[in-house]
Amino acid sequence: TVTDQDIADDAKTTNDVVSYGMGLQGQRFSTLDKLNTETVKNLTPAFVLSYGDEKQRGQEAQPLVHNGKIFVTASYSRVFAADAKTGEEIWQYDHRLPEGIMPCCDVVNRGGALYDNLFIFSTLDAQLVALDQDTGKVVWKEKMEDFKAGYSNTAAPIVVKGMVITGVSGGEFGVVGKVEARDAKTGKLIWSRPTVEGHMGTLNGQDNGITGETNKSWPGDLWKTGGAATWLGGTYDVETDSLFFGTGNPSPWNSHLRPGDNLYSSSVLAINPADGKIKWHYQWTPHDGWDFDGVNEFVSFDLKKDDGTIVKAGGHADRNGFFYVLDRTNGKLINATPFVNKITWAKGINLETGRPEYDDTNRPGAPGSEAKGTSVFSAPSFLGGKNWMPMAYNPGTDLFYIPANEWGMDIWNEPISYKKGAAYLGAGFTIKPLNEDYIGSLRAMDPKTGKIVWEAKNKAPLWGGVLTTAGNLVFTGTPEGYLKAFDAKTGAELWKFQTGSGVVGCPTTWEQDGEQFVAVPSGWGGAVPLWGGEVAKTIKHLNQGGSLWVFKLPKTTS
Ligand SMILES: O=C(O)c1cc(C(=O)O)c2c(n1)C(=O)C(=O)c1cc(C(=O)O)[nH]c1-2
Repeated sequence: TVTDQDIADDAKTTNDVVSYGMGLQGQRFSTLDKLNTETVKNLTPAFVLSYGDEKQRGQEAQPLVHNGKIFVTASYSRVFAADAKTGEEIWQYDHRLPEGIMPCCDVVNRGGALYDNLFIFSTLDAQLVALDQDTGKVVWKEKMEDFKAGYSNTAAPIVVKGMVITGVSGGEFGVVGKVEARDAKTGKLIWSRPTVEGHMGTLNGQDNGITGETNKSWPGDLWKTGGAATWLGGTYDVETDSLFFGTGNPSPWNSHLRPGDNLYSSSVLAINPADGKIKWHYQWTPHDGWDFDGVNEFVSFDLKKDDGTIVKAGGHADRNGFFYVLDRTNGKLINATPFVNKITWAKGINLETGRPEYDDTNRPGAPGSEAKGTSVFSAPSFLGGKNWMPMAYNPGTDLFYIPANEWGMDIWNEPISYKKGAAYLGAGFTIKPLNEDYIGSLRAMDPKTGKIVWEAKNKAPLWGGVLTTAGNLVFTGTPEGYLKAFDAKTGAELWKFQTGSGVVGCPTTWEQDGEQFVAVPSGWGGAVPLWGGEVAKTIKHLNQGGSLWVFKLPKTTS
């Protein structure tokens, strides 16, 4: 069974991976170094587990490993458990999905959480399900929200102090985002914290204070359908005892309908795990008008200053194209620098005020009663300088490794009114590449200077998570089907393997019986083929799939 201590130690222990992010801070760093810049050439396939079925859509999960078993979620709310060494399947769970689910951006799932004898994950019909690790049988199942109102779940939950904590998806349907904490052993709700200003939180079944102040940053009734979905889940930092949850776009996209900052959309919230109260927030894109969801992971790390002092910081690469370093004790902005080459919506982030310096001519115009508003060309595109795929931080190189994309979009606004369970955008768009030869670029970012130290370009947009190790390696996948390993210091490509379908999952690593393993799901999908506009056309030859690839460094060559 998995204990709170096992989870707290996850980033340090090498024989298992029991949490999303490979440690709750989300650094995706492994201390293993048998596999390194010298030995990676000997990394060989150990097994491949096929997910079978016709359900071959985006496979975005991060596998978990415990007690000789590997657990991985798959598209359409499925889970597989296999022997971590041989790949022999132990059980498979197929969640029965009702007609009419409304995930915006493919039928993905990003992973589960291990606790006690449970594997806990969230489903496309907005439920949380806990399975027995040995049998795959349902132990408890709780409905988080009404899928008919546009709610769904795609995020991997985390477990903190015996509570399973996660968010909801549905920002394109005018839902109200929230973070929920439940007893991990029973599924019973402990607290709930809505992420749109004006809504009431709860603790142990009692009212627990309104989020913000009603109508302070939202006009009229718009906060009632204000979005700010928490669709990527969160991270946790034990040193400040804070949960960090990002929030998505305000609804609808047409910003002219909602003058104000529209708190707490496109923000990060530091939440007290004891009662679900917000300690501080930082808003990446106040009054967002470009669908710059701020959900991307907030990764706690020690910022080493030149004078030798260490700042308890957090790093975040936003969809809006800026990389931010905040003081994680209070949410104060330390630095914000572009990690993509072209940003049109803001000239920069003012380090005094902490707010963007908008280019007002780059906000799509207000529609008349029927006409569409003025269209503008904006970069990044709404799919972001970086989307959901998690970056990694290596405390050895002191670098963040960001899976970035260079693209822009034509975007315009259209009239819209709210209807339950219908898309609530009020905008139209076409994504366009900015360069002939590449969209994706894996970038090594120095958080102290905000400088890009190296980059590795990729023709298709990068859509997979990143892993870094003490062996000075960085792993990530490509839609073209490769899992690749790079030198963490120079960016030199050292190894690659063709998995047969696009890699948009999260690689992970562990050690078993003296051998180091690397696992990654393969299966092309996610938002790009659905929403990628002109980009989607150029990559429609990429094949779908659905499998878990596991590699190892054989004993004889380590
Ligand atoms: O606002 C939301 O609730 C919401 C949810 C999701 C999701 O759950 O996958 C995505 C998005 N938004 C989104 O904006 C987006 O670009 C996106 C990409 C993906 C993906 O898995 O490829 N999901 C989502």
